[in-house]
Amino acid sequence: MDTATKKRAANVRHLIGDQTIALVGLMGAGKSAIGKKLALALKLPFVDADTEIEAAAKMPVAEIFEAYGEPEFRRLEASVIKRILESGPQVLATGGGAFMSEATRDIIHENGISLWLSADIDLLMVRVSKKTTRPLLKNPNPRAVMLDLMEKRYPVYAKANIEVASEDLTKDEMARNVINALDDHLSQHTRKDQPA
Ligand SMILES: Nc1ncnc2c1ncn2[C@@H]1O[C@H](COP(=O)(O)OP(=O)(O)OP(=O)(O)O)[C@@H](O)[C@H]1O
Ligand SMILES: O=C(O)C1=C[C@@H](O)[C@@H](O)[C@H](O)C1
Ligand SMILES: [Mg+2]
Repeated sequence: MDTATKKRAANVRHLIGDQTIALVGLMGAGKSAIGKKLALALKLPFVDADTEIEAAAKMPVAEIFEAYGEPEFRRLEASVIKRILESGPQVLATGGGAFMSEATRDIIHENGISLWLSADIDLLMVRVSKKTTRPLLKNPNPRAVMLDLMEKRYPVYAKANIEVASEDLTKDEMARNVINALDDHLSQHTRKDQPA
């Protein structure tokens, strides 16, 4: 990390206080990959909601979908995220569908800030093609599924406090852009008379 980014990361760490930075976005947007790098740069714990859900259910996400169906997965997801948000400061990679719940959005914004990693369809499809375990994409036409999700979800993801567009950048470049965006946002929105 260059010196300027290190300084901005230290500033973000100071301004974030005990809040959670929640990454939102579609499958393949980089919530887990960039989230880990961000946490490392900010010297904060990294928590992945999907991993926590798997630990709570003692089975992989795909099996929860198969055994209990998506509505039950969503209930579990909401309760796990609620529990995670009790223990900031941290970087949280939410699951791709979590931010669609109004209750989850509210609880994220009561306990921290949300950052949307937006991306275009071609980039997402390249990224998700590396893994075949995502239950929603076990479909003869995963691109059509992804386009449908983009249409439904992008207006909701747009409610996030910050958007960072994933162009075809390396993970380190993306992490740097995320740190800069967080620093810009927090510098503008944190009251100067309030201890951060
Ligand atoms: N900027 C990047 N450059 C190159 N590869 C990337 C980048 N961001 C993410 N990736 C890769 O793309 C794949 C998907 O990323 P990741 O698993 O972080 O997505 P996600 O948003 O967590 O998706 P999901 O909602 O399915 O968990 C991973 O293999 C990851 O290493
Ligand atoms: O976009 C979604 O709805 C999902 C994304 C993943 O993170 C997992 O939470 C699960 O595969 C569902
Ligand atoms: Mg992930």
